[in-house]
Amino acid sequence: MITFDNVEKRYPDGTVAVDGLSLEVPTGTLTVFVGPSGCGKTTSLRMINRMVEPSGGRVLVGGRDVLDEDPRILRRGIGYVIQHAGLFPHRTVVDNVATVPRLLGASRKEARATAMDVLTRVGLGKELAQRYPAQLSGGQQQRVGVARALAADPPILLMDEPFSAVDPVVRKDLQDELLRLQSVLAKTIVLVTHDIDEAIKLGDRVAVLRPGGVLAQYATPEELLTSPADDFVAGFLGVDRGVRLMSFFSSADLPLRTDPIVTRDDAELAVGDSWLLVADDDGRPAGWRDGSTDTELLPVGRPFVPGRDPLRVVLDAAVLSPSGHAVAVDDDGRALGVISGEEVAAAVRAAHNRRETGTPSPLEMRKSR
Ligand SMILES: Nc1ncnc2c1ncn2[C@@H]1O[C@H](COP(=O)(O)OP(=O)(O)OP(=O)(O)O)[C@@H](O)[C@H]1O
Repeated sequence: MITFDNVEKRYPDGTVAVDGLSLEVPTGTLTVFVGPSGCGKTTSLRMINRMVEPSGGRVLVGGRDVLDEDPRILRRGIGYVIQHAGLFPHRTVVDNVATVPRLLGASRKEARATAMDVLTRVGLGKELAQRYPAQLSGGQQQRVGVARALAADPPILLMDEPFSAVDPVVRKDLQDELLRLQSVLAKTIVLVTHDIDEAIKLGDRVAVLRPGGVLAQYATPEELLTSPADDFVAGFLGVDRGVRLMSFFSSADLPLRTDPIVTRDDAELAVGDSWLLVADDDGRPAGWRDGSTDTELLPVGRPFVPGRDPLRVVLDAAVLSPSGHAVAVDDDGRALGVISGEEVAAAVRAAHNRRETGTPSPLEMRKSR
């Protein structure tokens, strides 16, 4: 557990970077500090490993005031990842990662073995181990940065804008990778970002800070989207708050219609003006046929798997579908049924109503990461 107890940071020039911050980061969870530039995110993060010392209040790690700890010993238990990975340019990838185990007393051979193991964990193959950082892509460098922070197996990981310097596709991969690693490693992670979407995707809890280093709200992503504390938080969450909240609603119990699903042969014979979903012999959707015109099959688009994909994905599929219907498939890709955009909207309203009346719902889920 990391505890901020009424923490203040005033820099010597009088700037108040953090003002009265109190919050707890439970062990094994990921907390995100998010907010506009200059609101004190990095300062707050660095007070955990004593790179910055508070001017008031206390920061506790595992119940102990960090100011009572030897900074070197404190930092052994705290991995640190920064934006441009901060790798040593003249050391190979494997030696970059082996640095911390070496500092902790491992032999060169042991440290390298640990490094190779951690590199594999973060998705980097052996073939990259002997390269120098400049010979890697930005995303690969960032993975090495994560590997280096994990190499000593610290219980705490601090990450300052770790994925900001890479393109959106690599960024998504790195975020997914972090969530996968975290589901196995269950570290206590504090991650700083200015990107609210990243905060909502990654955080078990999100601390929204406002300029002046004041905590605006500390809540789960779902609570933030449902009940922003004030206009500042609502504004920071953006205009599509409702759509993003749909990421927390499950598609498990949606009413699916099977009658529009036909074989190719049946499709030839069909008359009428309704949409038909033509399936192949193996039951996989082949395309939509507009019953009112004798056209070629139109693309199915991205189907959804009930219970695995959230309602946000289902509504998106319906909106993009030529028929206005989303297609549900099983894990093997066989068509299970279809649902219209209107029916998805009704399911969203029902989920909202249940939430407001506090009725437990089979539709609600932990966010689909
Ligand atoms: N060493 C310093 N001396 C004086 N002021 C500082 C120092 N470091 C940071 N600040 C100020 O403290 C405030 C908070 O800075 P901090 O870096 O914590 O914000 P941030 O939310 O991480 O910003 P960004 O998203 O731009 O990185 C800012 O006004 C900044 O200018």
